[in-house]
Amino acid sequence: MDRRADTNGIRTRYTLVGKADAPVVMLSHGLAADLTMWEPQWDVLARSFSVLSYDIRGHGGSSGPPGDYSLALLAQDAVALLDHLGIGKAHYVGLSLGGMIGQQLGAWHGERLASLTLCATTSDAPKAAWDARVREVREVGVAPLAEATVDRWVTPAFKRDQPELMAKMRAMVLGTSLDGYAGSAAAIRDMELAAVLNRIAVPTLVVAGEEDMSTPLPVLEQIARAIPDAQLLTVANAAHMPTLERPDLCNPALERFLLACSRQQ
Ligand SMILES: O=C(O)CC1=CCC(=O)O1
Repeated sequence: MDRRADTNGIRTRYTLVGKADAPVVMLSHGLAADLTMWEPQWDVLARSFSVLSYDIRGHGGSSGPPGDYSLALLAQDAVALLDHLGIGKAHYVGLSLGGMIGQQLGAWHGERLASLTLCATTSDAPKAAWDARVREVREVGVAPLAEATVDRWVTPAFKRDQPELMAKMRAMVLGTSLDGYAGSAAAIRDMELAAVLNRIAVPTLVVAGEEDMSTPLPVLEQIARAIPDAQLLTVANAAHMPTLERPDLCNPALERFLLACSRQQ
């Protein structure tokens, strides 16, 4: 069931499934996606955790004002939602933009994290390319970018074999507001995360799609090397959305990691 919270100057859509009073897993999606991209994880994680999924500002059902966002602001949104729900610490799982927010949280709000999972993400973006993306979206809107966006998310084989899921993905992109897309792309453009990865002191799992062209495997390997004691999971036959494309490989590893971290708490 969709819920809403008024926090940090926006209205955030979120869902909670799973075991009340169990450790919380917070799921944060990628650019132009929404909380429903985590559907393939919900049942598995709900067996042992309270699963909090939310829409980043300007995405899905969350409001988002015009203007450039920053990763600091998007991390504040996540912390404000935890505060609103009375959650002291969460296992945070973020993909792509959600993983950038996760790195920001790990470096600056580590006391709120029980663990950190960073999927298909980066700590350093080519500024000119992302500046061009910000301008393009503000000029033409989100819809003309939709097909190229979903093409980056999955492998060609998945696109061919899963027409219904592809339709859902296109709908997620089209559900992203122009302000949410452009504001978040500006946050990606302006990110400065590489230098702060060594501040992350919570147990960390890094997940890479072997065929990801947006955030390729060497980028994730570098993140895993820079974060003390981080583990790396490489997912075969997956592009930029390994959790959606290969839940059969991601879910057992994610569940194992989160349960082990919970036992250490
Ligand atoms: O749209 C893309 O290029 C893929 C992507 C990069 C960061 C993110 O959140 O999505």
